[in-house]
Amino acid sequence: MRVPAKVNLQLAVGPGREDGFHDLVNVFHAVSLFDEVTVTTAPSRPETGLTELTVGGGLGSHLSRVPLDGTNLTARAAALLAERTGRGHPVTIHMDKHIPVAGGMAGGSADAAAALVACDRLWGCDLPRRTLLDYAAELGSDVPFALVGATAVGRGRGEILEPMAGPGRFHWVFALSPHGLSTAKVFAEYDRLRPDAPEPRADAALAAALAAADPVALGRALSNDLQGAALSLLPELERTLETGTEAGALGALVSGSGPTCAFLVGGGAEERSVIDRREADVVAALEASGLCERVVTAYGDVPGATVL
Ligand SMILES: C[C@](O)(CO)[C@H](O)COP(=O)(O)OP(=O)(O)OC[C@H]1O[C@@H](n2ccc(N)nc2=O)[C@H](O)[C@@H]1O
Ligand SMILES: Nc1ncnc2c1ncn2[C@@H]1O[C@H](COP(=O)(O)OP(=O)(O)OP(=O)(O)O)[C@@H](O)[C@H]1O
Repeated sequence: MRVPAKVNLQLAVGPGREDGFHDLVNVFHAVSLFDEVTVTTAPSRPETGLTELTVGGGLGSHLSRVPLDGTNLTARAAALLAERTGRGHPVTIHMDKHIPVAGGMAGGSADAAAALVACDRLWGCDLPRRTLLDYAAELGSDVPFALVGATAVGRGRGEILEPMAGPGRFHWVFALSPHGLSTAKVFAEYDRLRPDAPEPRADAALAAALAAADPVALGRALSNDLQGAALSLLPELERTLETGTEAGALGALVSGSGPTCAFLVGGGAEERSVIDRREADVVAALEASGLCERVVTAYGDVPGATVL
C-alpha cells in the first residue's frame, strides 16, 4: 500500500470538548510524500501476537520514534479489524517510512489507514468503504482522511469529511525538524494560550483560492490555529518560517501540530520554470539555515491509500 502525508491548509480549532477533543474546521491536503506499508501473512504466529512489525526508510533519527509493539497504529488497525470481523490471522507489517515521525503530517495515521485496507483484503473481509471509514475514525482523527486523500474539509474532530474539489496542483517545500511534537501536548498548549477560543469557522478566501487554483491567494489564506502553540513549545520554528518566507515562498505555516514547516512555492497556471526557481530558492535558504534536519519537496493533491 502507498499512503500519503497531509498538510493542513486551514486548521481552525474550537474550544476543548468534554471528551478531550476539539471541534475543528480542518482543510486536509494530501501531498506526494508517501509511506509504503506491506502486509503479508506471517509464516508462524509472531511472539508479539497478531502482528510482527518492521520499519525502514531513510528518515534517520525519526525511525527510532516508531514503536514496534501493539501501540503502533498499524497494529491497532489490525487488532480492531480482527476483533470486529473475527477473520484476523497473524501478519507481518513492514513500514517503509518517508513521512516525518511526530511531524504533524499524519504519518502514523497514514500507516493505520494502509494497514486497515491491506488487512481487509488479505483476510477477505471486503468491508464496505463506509465501515472502513468508521473504523478509521476510531483509530484517530486524521485516519479517515488518509483513506480518501485529495483535498477535503474535516469537521467534528476532523473525521467528518467532505471533499473540496480544486482543479490545481500545488508545489510545496517541507522543512523537517530534528524534534518531534506530541499532538496532545500541542492541543493542551493551545488551550492554555487560548482559553476562550471561538467556534471554528471555514475560511471563504481559502475555498475561493482553491476553486480558482490561485497559488498567490492560497499562500495568503493558509492558516493554522495550532501554530502559536507549536511555536510556544519550539520557538526556533519562527526562524524556520521566516527563512522560507524571505526566500520567496508564497505562504508558510506549521503543518498541523508541527513541528514540520510547510512552504507553498507555486502551482495553478504558473509556468513550471517560475515554480522551480522559487522552490530552489526556498530549499537552498532552508538548507543553508542549519535549522532543519532535512528539506523535502512534494506536490498536492494526491489520492489516499492506494493498493500497489
Ligand atoms: C493536529 C491534526 O493532525 C490536524 O490534522 C489532528 O487534529 C490530530 O489528529 P490525530 O493525530 O489523528 O489525533 P488523535 O490520535 O485523534 O488524538 C490525539 C490527541 O490530540 C488531541 N486532539 C486531536 C484531535 C482533535 N480534534 N482534538 C484534539 O484535542 C487530543 O488530545 C487527542 O488525545
Ligand atoms: N506507524 C507509525 N508511524 C509513526 N509513528 C507512530 C506509528 N504508530 C504509532 N506511532 C506513534 O505516534 C506518534 C505520532 O506519530 P505521527 O508520525 O503519526 O505524528 P504526527 O504526524 O504528528 O501526527 P498527526 O499529524 O496525525 O497529529 C509517534 O511519536 C509514535 O510514537
